[in-house]
Amino acid sequence: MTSRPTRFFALVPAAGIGERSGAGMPKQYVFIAGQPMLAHTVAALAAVPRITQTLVVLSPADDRFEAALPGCKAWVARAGGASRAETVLGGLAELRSRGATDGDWVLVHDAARCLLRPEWVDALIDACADDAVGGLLAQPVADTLKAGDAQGRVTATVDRRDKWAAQTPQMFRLGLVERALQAMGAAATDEASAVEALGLAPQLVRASMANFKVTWPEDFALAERLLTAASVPDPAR
Ligand SMILES: Nc1ccn([C@@H]2O[C@H](COP(=O)(O)OP(=O)(O)OP(=O)(O)O)[C@@H](O)[C@H]2O)c(=O)n1
Ligand SMILES: C[C@](O)(CO)[C@H](O)COP(=O)(O)O
Repeated sequence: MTSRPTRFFALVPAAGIGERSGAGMPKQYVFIAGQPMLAHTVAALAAVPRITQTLVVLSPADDRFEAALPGCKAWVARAGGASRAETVLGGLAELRSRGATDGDWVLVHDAARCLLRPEWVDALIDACADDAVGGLLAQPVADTLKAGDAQGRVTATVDRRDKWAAQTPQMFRLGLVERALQAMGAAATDEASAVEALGLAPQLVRASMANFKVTWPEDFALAERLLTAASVPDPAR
């Protein structure tokens, strides 16, 4: 019997409302460097040859996608839920309905991390494709870490030596990540925490601070500067 080649699917949860961004609209549709944020995100994933297909998971009420990303080749599912974890679970079910199976890898990547670079995705795949668990892009914490109370007063300085800031993509086999998210529910703020709750240890793969999540109003201008700089041709070439 011949075994099927390993497949890598990207799943982009894009059903959030972007409340913290203050944009007054879902932030994934805010234009940055000439395109909606979501278009940059999908383009970065499409530039990774090992990714078989990308699935974008929208809110059932989304009426912006087709006009914002005309001609987009990604699969689309209006299967988003009230939490990011529910949206990802809806996307996993959609992947199954399109033929994906337990052993396929799924790279879950936030629509809001629009500065993703294909080489970071390749580094993640290289590090995890032979791993029994999977892993995630992350960045060692470089600042001194404080715990604070509701009044904004420091309550403790936290040892940062073993702390990493989790990013996306987060890459796990479909069967494992689905079981993990079903068990943890909406409390899972990322896929890795759900997998950890099963007693497993995902691989941390260092990426870049530039792979930040556009979250606050000021993040749009920073993303604009970085994306614009990245698209300026190198005068030396
Ligand atoms: N119910 C949800 C909530 C979030 N997301 C997605 O998960 C990613 C990370 O979430 P976050 O940055 O928190 O986005 P929002 O939930 O839109 O932002 P906010 O929490 O400020 O409302 C985003 O791409 C967002 O669209 C989703 O698909 N479904
Ligand atoms: C998945 C994530 O981006 C990893 O840092 C993060 O947990 C998403 O959190 P949010 O509160 O949904 O933005």
